[in-house]
Amino acid sequence: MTSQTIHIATDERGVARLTLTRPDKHNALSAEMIDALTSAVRDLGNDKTVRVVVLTGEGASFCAGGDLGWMRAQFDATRAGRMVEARRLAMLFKALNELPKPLIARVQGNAFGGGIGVLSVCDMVIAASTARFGLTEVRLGIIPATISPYVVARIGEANARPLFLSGKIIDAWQAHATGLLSRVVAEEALDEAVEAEIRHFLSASPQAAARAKALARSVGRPITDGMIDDVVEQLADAWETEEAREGITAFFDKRQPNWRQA
Ligand SMILES: C/C(=C\C(=O)SCCNC(=O)CCNC(=O)[C@H](O)C(C)(C)COP(=O)(O)OP(=O)(O)OC[C@H]1O[C@@H](n2cnc3c(N)ncnc32)[C@H](O)[C@@H]1OP(=O)(O)O)CC(=O)O
Repeated sequence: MTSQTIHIATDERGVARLTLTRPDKHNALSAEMIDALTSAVRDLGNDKTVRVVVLTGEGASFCAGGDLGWMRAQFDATRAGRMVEARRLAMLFKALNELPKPLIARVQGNAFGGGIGVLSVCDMVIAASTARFGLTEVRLGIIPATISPYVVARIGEANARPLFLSGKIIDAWQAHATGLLSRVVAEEALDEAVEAEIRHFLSASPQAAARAKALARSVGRPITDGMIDDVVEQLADAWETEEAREGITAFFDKRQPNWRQA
């Protein structure tokens, strides 16, 4: 399946490569991309010939998070409208999290905001040593909301708090230390490292792997529908503040936000 924002190619072993294809926008998650990705992930989950899914981004970044143009366009929408858009994101992370197959992320360049949400629901994250990571939402006047249950489940509260509250950008080794990344390799060794992990996953029984994955995500810190409803509301609330308007406007104006005037 191919859309303008994603590309999927499946090989004879049943390895599906799902590529984000908005390189000119650093693969930011537009509404169109979110919907295409959510529906592709559901289809791959139902396709018995698919054994492993590899997620990657075309160009200089893995994924620059939520599309800020799409977010800016919601400033004058109603709260109900923003809730619909926030839920779109939440449904993407839910679908990725519940994909009943091994999901490997191949990460180059930047993974910011929603891009870290995507990584947090992968079973294995292999990143180039040159990659950079940031939960930059608070620098834009919004919050890491729909991604928060998955990020905290993955890296723990102690690692999440400073990143959530500062939006600071960290390198691949720092991200590895939090538990976000499974492996860090030289950029030129990325494909070889992904291939090695694919072979490990292919040696597992598909039904057993699906059951094991369901166990891994439900034991310890289950993510409930109520939790998802709550984070959707929280994103919609943060999205309508003057600070969000200032932060996102400042991004496009290529200047620092002025929080005092917001
Ligand atoms: C999921 C939730 C929230 C979020 O995810 S909020 C978004 C968080 N993401 C960011 O803060 C990243 C913003 N982008 C950047 O910091 C930089 O663009 C970059 C990725 C570091 C790349 O920098 P570089 O200088 O190489 O390139 P440009 O800045 O000139 O960008 C080129 C081009 O791409 C556009 N773009 C980049 N990121 C986004 C984006 N996130 N949304 C929309 N567009 C983006 C940029 O505007 C440029 O476009 P031009 O038309 O070429 O000017 C919510 C939750 O957690 O619930």
